[in-house]
Amino acid sequence: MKAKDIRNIFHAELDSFFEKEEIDSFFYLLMETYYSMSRLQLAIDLGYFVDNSEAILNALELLKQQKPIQYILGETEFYGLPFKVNTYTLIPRPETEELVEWVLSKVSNTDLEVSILDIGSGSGCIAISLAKNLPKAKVYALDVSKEALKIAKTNAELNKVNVEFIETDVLKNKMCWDFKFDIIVSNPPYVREQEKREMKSNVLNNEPHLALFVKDENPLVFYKAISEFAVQNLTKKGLLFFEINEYLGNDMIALLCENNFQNIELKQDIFKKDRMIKGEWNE
Ligand SMILES: C[S@@+](CC[C@H](N)C(=O)[O-])C[C@H]1O[C@@H](n2cnc3c(N)ncnc32)[C@H](O)[C@@H]1O
Repeated sequence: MKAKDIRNIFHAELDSFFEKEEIDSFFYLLMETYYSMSRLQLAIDLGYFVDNSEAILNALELLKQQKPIQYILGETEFYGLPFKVNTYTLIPRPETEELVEWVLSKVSNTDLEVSILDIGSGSGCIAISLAKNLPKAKVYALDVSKEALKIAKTNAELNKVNVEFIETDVLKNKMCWDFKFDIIVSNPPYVREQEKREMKSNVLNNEPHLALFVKDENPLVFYKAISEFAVQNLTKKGLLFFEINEYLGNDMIALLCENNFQNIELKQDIFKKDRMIKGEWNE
């Protein structure tokens, strides 16, 4: 089958689900991954013959069933680095890249031996990107999901960084360390059950609910536990960074104030939504 015919089938079958540009980007990404045909090659000549079109037509079926392209490919890119993903790991989001950028901007010298803990590490995207950009940092990451930790460890190897991964439940287990952290960062579950109806079905039906949802009655459950942990485990001048629910910025400021954090900053993402917060520990 010619590449041109496959592209036509993609548009005919996916037109009612996706924008034209998105369909093209799926087509080019899959052609590159499965048949090593670059977008440039295909832009010059769509007449290339694809020997075994089964793989790409199977992927098309999965796209029709609203499966995210990242899960179909089993990989994605985050902060310029490759990451394996599966249905046990949240697909890393661009907003979280902004969080990583913010953390890095607060480290005055990338050669410092800072100690960092990422809580709720999922694919390992935050911890691994920080480790990659702060080569002398000692980076630790924890998650309750054994399966997510497996993928995160693979991603650390893939990106050639050392991160120590720990399996623990941050809500249940009291964690003890014999040193303090310079930076604690977390993108914990923060979507309230009541927000489910605003969510796209491809997220709702495919991404791990363990990574996404919190009960409506206690939406800051993770932030409370992690802030209390941070009070005990940050160095003087240590920093706590969170990705947050866009609707709960003021509650987050109040929570960090209650816990005596200082120099609190709430930051918006590129979509102008309250998305990140930082506090400094000065005691
Ligand atoms: C929003 S995801 C973030 C994943 C990754 N850090 C990212 O930014 O893409 C939250 C993560 O917290 C983990 N998690 C959920 N409950 C937890 C708990 N009680 N203790 C530790 N980790 C937990 C989930 O398994 C998931 O990987």
